[in-house]
Amino acid sequence: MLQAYSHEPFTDFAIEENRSAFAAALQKVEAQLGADYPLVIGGKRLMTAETITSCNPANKSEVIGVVAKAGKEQAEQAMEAADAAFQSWRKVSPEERANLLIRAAAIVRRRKHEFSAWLVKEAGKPWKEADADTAEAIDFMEYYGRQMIALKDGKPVNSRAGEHNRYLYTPTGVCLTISPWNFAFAIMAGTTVAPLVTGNTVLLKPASATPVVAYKFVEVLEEAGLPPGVVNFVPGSGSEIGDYLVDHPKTTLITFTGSRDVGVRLYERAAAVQPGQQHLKRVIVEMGGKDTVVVDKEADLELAAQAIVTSAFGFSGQKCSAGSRAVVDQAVYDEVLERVVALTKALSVGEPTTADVYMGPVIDQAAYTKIMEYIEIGKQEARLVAGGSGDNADGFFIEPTVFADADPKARIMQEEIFGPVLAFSKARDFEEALDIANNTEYGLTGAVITTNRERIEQAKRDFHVGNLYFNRNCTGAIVGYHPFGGFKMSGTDSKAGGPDYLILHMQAKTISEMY
Ligand SMILES: NC(=O)c1ccc[n+]([C@@H]2O[C@H](COP(=O)([O-])OP(=O)(O)OC[C@H]3O[C@@H](n4cnc5c(N)ncnc54)[C@H](O)[C@@H]3O)[C@@H](O)[C@H]2O)c1
Ligand SMILES: N[C@@H](CCC=O)C(=O)O
Repeated sequence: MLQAYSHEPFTDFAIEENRSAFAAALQKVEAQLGADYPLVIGGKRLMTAETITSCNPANKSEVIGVVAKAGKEQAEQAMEAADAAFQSWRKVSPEERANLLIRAAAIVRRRKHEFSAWLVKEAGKPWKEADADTAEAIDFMEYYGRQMIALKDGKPVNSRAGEHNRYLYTPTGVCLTISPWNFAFAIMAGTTVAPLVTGNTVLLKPASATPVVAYKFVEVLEEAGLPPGVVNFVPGSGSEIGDYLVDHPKTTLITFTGSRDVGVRLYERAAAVQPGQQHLKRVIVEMGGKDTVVVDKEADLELAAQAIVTSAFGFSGQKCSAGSRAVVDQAVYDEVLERVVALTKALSVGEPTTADVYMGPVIDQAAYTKIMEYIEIGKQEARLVAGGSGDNADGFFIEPTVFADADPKARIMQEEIFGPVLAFSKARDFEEALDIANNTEYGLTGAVITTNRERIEQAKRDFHVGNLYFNRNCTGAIVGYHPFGGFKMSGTDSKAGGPDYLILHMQAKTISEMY
């Protein structure tokens, strides 16, 4: 019998033994850099002429791996393999499918620092962020495994004399998983194992910036006993095979995590019924955020400053949950701003392989260019009070940047920058602060810092976000504790890591038998 779920503990890097274990894992990974990684289709390895070169964002010239790139032909082969494998996988018992996840979690746990080291090298994550990403991947497997066991007999319904009724959950078919680079392990793994454990087969298309860690995860699933064809590894261009597989008449379920524009496009395309398609596609889309930390005049101001800085600059602001807006009551605005600027100036930026570096690089040249453009926009729209510079000579490094006195409707207050850029707006009172917090098209996360109970209740009612936190940062949701997903244009609010998530991957079947 499985123990009750509790989340994977984070590594304490203040302990010397943990630091040296992590440094050893980094060395181990560094010795493996530059290798080739094939597609995995129906359990077979396949190298392609066209490839994706995954590079270290902290050191552009360092190749992490060269990964096969699926075109339409390979995407079709993968679809055929997944469709064929579905016929047997759907009959495997829920317990057996759950056990596969529990075994995979155990394998990752034994190699935890090694996986985190891949994230440091491939995604530019500082140690703590990489460790949290790996812990979350383990959590998704442990949590969804248990959730599937809890759902294996469906839900109770009424029966009558001579009539036995059941309400069961059944898989849908072939699922297309499209994952982002920013939680290159956790979200990629979570959105692969949720369809898997519910009895679907999967086409995994990871982000092109981080395909190596995804390949390593497919190896783990195989080691844990994954049958051929149940998960097919098909990295490739979003616009080429992404569109092809989204449109494919055999795709039954799409689980996408990424930007607003790609998510909306995919949502619209998936609605179109293709020739030969005999079902409507299910679509889970989890998209961007423009998240706010609200500070009330009655608040612990040091806590407020810490929460703002952690929310804005953890992993260089490259989280959908990043608190890129601080909205502060005018009575305490100057003091909070001053504390935030002081904390921001003390943050270290550098090579993420170095222990204790707070911020590494942003992911690539395109992200660097976009963020630096937003910093220029910010200089026109508001008052630069910290940071503002970047250096892309060797890697893509940008200083943590703070703008003060931004108009709530300014572009830097409205558009997702996805980098280390924080904007401050002043609010007349708490009421106006909540209005500003709600004034974007997004509704993902938010935090309120206050000691006033009435205002806590007011925010619970009126702050319109999927994940609302009080007296803490607005990032760092934990699987099984803080189910994650947003309102409005942040997505379908599917709540990854929550009790309603797996059901979205299944169809409920009513069975009524007379006897
Ligand atoms: N809400 C959440 O849970 C959540 C979590 C993580 C990231 N995000 C969001 O993700 C974004 C950052 O990630 P990103 O840069 O990887 O996003 P992205 O939209 O550029 O890419 C996401 C995935 O979609 C693929 N893709 C691109 N074009 C496609 C197409 N036409 N058809 C199908 N697939 C296509 C990409 O290759 C990648 O695998 C941010 O907006 C962030 O807020 C949201
Ligand atoms: N679940 C993560 C964010 C995922 C998106 O980037 C958090 O809560 O910080």
